[in-house]
Amino acid sequence: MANLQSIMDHAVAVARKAGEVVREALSDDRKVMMKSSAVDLVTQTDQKVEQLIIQSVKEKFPSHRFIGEESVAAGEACVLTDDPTWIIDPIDGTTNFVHAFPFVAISIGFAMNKQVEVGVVYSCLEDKMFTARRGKGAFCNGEPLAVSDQTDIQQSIISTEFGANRDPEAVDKIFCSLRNILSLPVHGVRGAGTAAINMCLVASGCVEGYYEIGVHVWDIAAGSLVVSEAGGVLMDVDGGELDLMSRRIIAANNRSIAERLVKEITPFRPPRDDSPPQKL
Ligand SMILES: O=P(O)(O)O[C@H]1[C@H](O)[C@@H](O)[C@H](O)[C@H](O)[C@@H]1O
Ligand SMILES: [Mg+2]
Ligand SMILES: [Mg+2]
Repeated sequence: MANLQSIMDHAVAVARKAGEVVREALSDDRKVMMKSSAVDLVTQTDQKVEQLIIQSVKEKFPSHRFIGEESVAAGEACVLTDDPTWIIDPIDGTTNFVHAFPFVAISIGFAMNKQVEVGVVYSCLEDKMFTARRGKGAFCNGEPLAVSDQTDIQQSIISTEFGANRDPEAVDKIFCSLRNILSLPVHGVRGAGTAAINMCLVASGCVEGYYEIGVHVWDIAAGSLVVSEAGGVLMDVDGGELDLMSRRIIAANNRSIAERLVKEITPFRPPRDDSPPQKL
């Protein structure tokens, strides 16, 4: 049986170390490479930070498994089993990092029996360490977090992202949802450029709801626990149960805001994270 406190301590320590690497790299030349498309970016820092995290976890927890964004991009399988698994996004907000737009996170989730037990999101340019353990609350730099108590969507801020999908049909649906929500009207629509930080903003009580279609399990694993432990709710964009591998999420302060978002979102289904790779 894994000791969850030692896992949390290790996740926090390695996230802090990773944050230092990211901050130092901001002053260097950032060589940008493309992944699935011209707007899906990766840098050597993403790869270096993922290796740093995986190596350090392997030394301490040799039997644990990993799902890491850059390892999956390099061809590793993206499968969530019942085994203890670290779910890592070394830089959440790579586009922000490339442009020095100041919201960049290291996201580390730890799951057992397919359930996230520990979530650590380090917003490393703000130096905010968000932590959560299932059943034990959510914190930022050690201070307890609580979601907003707003139930009226018209008095709310909603955050979302456009993602990296430029397929015209998907873009039309993304804009349709955005138009519906903006016209409710809501107080505002925001986007930090990182799923993990958007979710921590919900957990902190300054954003009522976040939704996105196109995210990956490494973007949302840690943040989802931070939101639920701060008192928030998680669901699929169609109102069903959140499925971490489905690439769709609503994270909100309460059920009434989440269900109101469901009514306004035009859903679509990107290929699942655990779908077999497409043969070319
Ligand atoms: O690739 P990284 O790890 O930077 O993460 C993604 C963001 O977290 C998404 O919300 C966002 O919409 C983008 O798709 C972005 O790629
Ligand atoms: Mg990410
Ligand atoms: Mg990333």
